[in-house]
Amino acid sequence: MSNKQQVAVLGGGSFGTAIANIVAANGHQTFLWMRDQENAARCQQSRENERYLPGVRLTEGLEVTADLQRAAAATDLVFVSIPSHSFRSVARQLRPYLKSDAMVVSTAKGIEPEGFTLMSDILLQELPEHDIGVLSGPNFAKEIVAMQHTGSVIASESERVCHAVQQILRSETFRVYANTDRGGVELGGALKNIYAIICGMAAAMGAGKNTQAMLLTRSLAEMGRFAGEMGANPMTFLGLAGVGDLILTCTSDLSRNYRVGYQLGQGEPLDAVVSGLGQVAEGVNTLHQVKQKADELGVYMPLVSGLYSILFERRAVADVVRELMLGEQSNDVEYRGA
Ligand SMILES: NC(=O)C1=CN([C@@H]2O[C@H](COP(=O)(O)OP(=O)(O)OC[C@H]3O[C@@H](n4cnc5c(N)ncnc54)[C@H](O)[C@@H]3O)[C@@H](O)[C@H]2O)C=CC1
Ligand SMILES: O=C(CO)COP(=O)(O)O
Repeated sequence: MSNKQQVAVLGGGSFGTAIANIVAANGHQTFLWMRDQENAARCQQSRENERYLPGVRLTEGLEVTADLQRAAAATDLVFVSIPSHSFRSVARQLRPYLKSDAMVVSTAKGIEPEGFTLMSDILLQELPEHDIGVLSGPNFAKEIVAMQHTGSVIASESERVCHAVQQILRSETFRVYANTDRGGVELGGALKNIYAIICGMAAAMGAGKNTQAMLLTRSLAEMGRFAGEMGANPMTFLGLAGVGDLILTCTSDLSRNYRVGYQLGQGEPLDAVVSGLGQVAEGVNTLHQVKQKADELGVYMPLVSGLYSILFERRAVADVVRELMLGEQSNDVEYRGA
């Protein structure tokens, strides 16, 4: 691989813009694709993505375009930063334009309802000739562009993809670790959104640090148990894409999922909270999908079931909490290792 690559980032939201800015700052020829022509032209001209990352200057040389063919045609690596609800349709649009050896990496943290499909599995289905991967970790877009020191994970069975992503994104403030457990890394990023909603809700209701520590730890146990059933390596959950991202999103109001939970904890109705957000909070849909899958597989997920019954079965929070606290006594550590 030569030093300078051509890279496209699909999705002009906060995360796509942050990733494109890093890549362009590293001197790679970089395109940021957004679907709306007018928005693309405005961002390209003003050098700012005013809606999603106001006040952040787009790196010199980063080209914002609504022309997918222009963005993708000669590209070595494509990052797909599209929310899960539209991920497949964009992967499909991309297919005719890719050169044969192009690599494609998902940065989305959600699950497609049909068939409980992970984003990287959508890439495998829609772009079967290409090497693919997943980028996930404790990575608030706003902190990346503020040059906070940040760690992330590239997960792929392909060494070529891991190496390329590490080289293309590495900088003094962004460090990328590799993992071959694609499914585990991807489940970590998707599942933690559910627990961020729970932690936000608990914070709004006055939970102290004891409660927060218990929630975080039991969330980790629950997500590891579920992912283990799905074939992931439980050790992945001790890494940045597991416990790292869980801590980040469950303790900060920079997380949209945490903010959704916080507003719910203040008594606001779910529909109003979600529509007022103006950005994607993947956790609400992921909750539906994980609850259904856990029931199907017979995986014990009391926190998921509790949140589900509060949000979608109108159960009172106090009743659910009492039931969780007084439920059958169980063991602390249950990891069986890799
Ligand atoms: N914002 C963050 O800090 C992080 C976000 N992520 C994940 O990245 C994914 C994207 O998130 P954000 O950029 O934050 O979302 P966002 O809500 O900031 O932006 C979403 C972008 O996707 C575009 N989009 C939606 N449907 C589209 C379609 N059919 N065709 C083309 N573009 C479409 C929207 O126009 C918008 O520009 C999510 O899965 C999220 O969980 C991952 C790590 C960090
Ligand atoms: O995934 C994220 C940080 O790693 C962003 O979380 P939210 O989608 O909850 O804002």
